[in-house]
Amino acid sequence: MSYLQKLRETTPLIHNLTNEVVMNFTANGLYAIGAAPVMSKALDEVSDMATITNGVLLNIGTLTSSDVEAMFLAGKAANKKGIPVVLDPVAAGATSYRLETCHKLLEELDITAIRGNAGEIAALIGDEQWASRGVDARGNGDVVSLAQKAAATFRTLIVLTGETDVIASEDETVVCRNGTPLLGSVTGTGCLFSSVLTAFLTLEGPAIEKATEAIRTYTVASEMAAEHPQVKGPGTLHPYFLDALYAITPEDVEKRLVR
Ligand SMILES: Nc1ncnc2c1ncn2[C@@H]1O[C@H](COP(=O)(O)OP(=O)(O)O)[C@@H](O)[C@H]1O
Ligand SMILES: Cc1ncsc1CCOP(=O)(O)O
Repeated sequence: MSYLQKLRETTPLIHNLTNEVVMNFTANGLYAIGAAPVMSKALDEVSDMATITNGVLLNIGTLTSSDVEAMFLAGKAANKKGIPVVLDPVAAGATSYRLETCHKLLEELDITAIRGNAGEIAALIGDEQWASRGVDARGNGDVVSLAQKAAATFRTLIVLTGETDVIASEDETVVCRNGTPLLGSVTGTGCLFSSVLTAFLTLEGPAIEKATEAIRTYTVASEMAAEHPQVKGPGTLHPYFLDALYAITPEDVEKRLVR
C-alpha cells in the first residue's frame, strides 16, 4: 500500500505552529490530502497539544518571541512523545533573529526533517552561493551537494525544494523533478508542503521513502491542477491545487513521475 493510502486511512493530526500568511491554506491543504490540522501557539496549551497530535510543524515565517517559546515547548513535548518534528526555516537568511532561532531549535530539539528552499538551506549552513530575497531563493548552485552538506551538518533529513527537489539523509539522496513553476506565484505552497511532509512522516517506514512520496504526490498534484483548462494563473491554481491534492491517486503519481 502507498504511503498516500496509509495517510488517508490514518488521518494524522498535525499541530502547526506556523505563520499568519499561510494558516488557512495549510489547514485546507492538509484536509485535502487526507490529514487533519490544528493550529495553536498559546504557551498555556502547546505542550498539552502533543497528547492528541501525531506530528508537529515549526514554521518561523512570522515569528515573535512568544512563538519561539511556544516552538520549544511544543518541540520538547513532541520529542518526549516520539512524534516527528519538522522545521521550516522560512527566510532564515533574511535576519540574524531568524537564523539564530533556527540554530537554537536545531541544537535543543530532535528535528526529524528540515524543509526549505535552496536559499534557506544555504543560510542554515552559511553557504554564500545562494541568497534569499525575503521568503524566496535567489541564485544558483549545486542543490544536490547543498542538501547533502546540510544533512551531514545537522544529521537530519533535508528536503530542499525548488525547480529540482532534493531529499538527502546522511547516506542517501533522492532527486525529484516534477511540479509547476506556477507554485512559486502562490504564497504558502512551500509552507503547506512542510505540513504535508510532517503528515507523511507520521507513518511507519523509512523517512527518506515517506519524504520522497510526499514531494512526488504534492508536485504531481500541482501539475494536474496547472493543466486544468480553467486554470489561468495563480488565482485559479489555488482552488484547483486543493482539488488535485484531494483527488490524486498513487497511479497518477506513478504515471507522471519524471525519472
Ligand atoms: N520552478 C519550479 N518548477 C516546478 N516546481 C517548483 C518550482 N519552484 C518551486 N516548485 C515546487 O513548489 C513547491 C514549493 O517549493 P518552494 O517554492 O521551493 O518553497 P518556498 O515557498 O518555501 O520557497 C515545491 O513542491 C516545489 O517542488
Ligand atoms: C510571504 C511570507 N512572509 C512571511 S511568511 C510568508 C509566507 C511564505 O510562504 P511560502 O514560503 O510557502 O511561499
